[in-house]
Amino acid sequence: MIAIIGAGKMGEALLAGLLSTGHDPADVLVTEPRHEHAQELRARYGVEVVPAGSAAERADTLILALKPQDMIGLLDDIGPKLTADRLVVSVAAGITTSVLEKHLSGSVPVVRAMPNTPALVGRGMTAVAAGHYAADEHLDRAERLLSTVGEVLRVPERHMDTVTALSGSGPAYFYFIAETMIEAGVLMGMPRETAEKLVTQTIVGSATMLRESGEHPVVLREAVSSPGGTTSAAVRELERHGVRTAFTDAIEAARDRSRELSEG
Ligand SMILES: NC(=O)C1=CN([C@@H]2O[C@H](COP(=O)(O)OP(=O)(O)OC[C@H]3O[C@@H](n4cnc5c(N)ncnc54)[C@H](OP(=O)(O)O)[C@@H]3O)[C@@H](O)[C@H]2O)C=CC1
Ligand SMILES: O=C(O)[C@@H]1CCC=N1
Repeated sequence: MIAIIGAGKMGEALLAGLLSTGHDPADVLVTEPRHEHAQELRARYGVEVVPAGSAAERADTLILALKPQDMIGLLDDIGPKLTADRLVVSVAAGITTSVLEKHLSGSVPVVRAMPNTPALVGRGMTAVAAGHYAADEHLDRAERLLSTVGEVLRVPERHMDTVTALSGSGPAYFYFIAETMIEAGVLMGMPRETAEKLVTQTIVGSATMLRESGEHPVVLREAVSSPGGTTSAAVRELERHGVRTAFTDAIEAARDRSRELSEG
């Protein structure tokens, strides 16, 4: 039995992903404090919504998808119910396995994971790192579970804050670029629907090419940049406005915020 504790944006994306890839709703418990949302989850997914204490007693794998700020309170509640034969998978940004372990009793195995919302469409990217008591079998179990909603990579825990800044928050950067490009098209008089279609398919096509060609992004960008042409003119403006530095600084800020979240 799997329990998802906290079915907000990420928890629900994982829930939907797991069910759409063949997990039986009867094997999935969900904890969600807001009554209305709990009713929606029952109706939409056919899962049982139970209090956290009951999920902790019944599930062998618990996925904790609460806000980092709510995590310690929850762990203090359910910790005493968890034994070393369970697996706790936390997707919370910043919260280290040692913080999680400190609030659990004994030697409960903990895996820290960082998924992203494309899990909802089976195209997620998740990184996982093992805590002190998690053996390979626990990492395997977490990996099997999360690979139903996309790709999974094992990383040393010291990289998890950078993972969070790159792939955890990453979808938001691409949506931000998409939004900006669409608005630019609209500004130039193009119907919104046309701009949305052009931009969305350009992002999908570019991402597919990046993955399938195995080429470095610079090589792919050069192939778009005809001598004396439009792309070079555009890229010069991006460089002039410091977009590269802005991205690097943004990703560093996300990494730093992730570190801060572990401090409470
Ligand atoms: N969103 C994303 O793209 C990603 C998020 N994450 C991580 O996932 C976690 C959740 O983030 P996100 O989904 O964005 O946030 P949300 O606020 O959407 O989700 C948090 C959910 O937890 C519920 N909740 C609060 N307290 C409890 C409790 N005691 N027991 C059970 N459920 C509780 C909230 O209910 P209510 O609304 O009623 O308070 C809400 O549904 C965070 O730790 C975040 O770092 C990781 C990767 C990507
Ligand atoms: O914004 C956040 O804090 C979470 C973690 C990664 C993506 N969303």
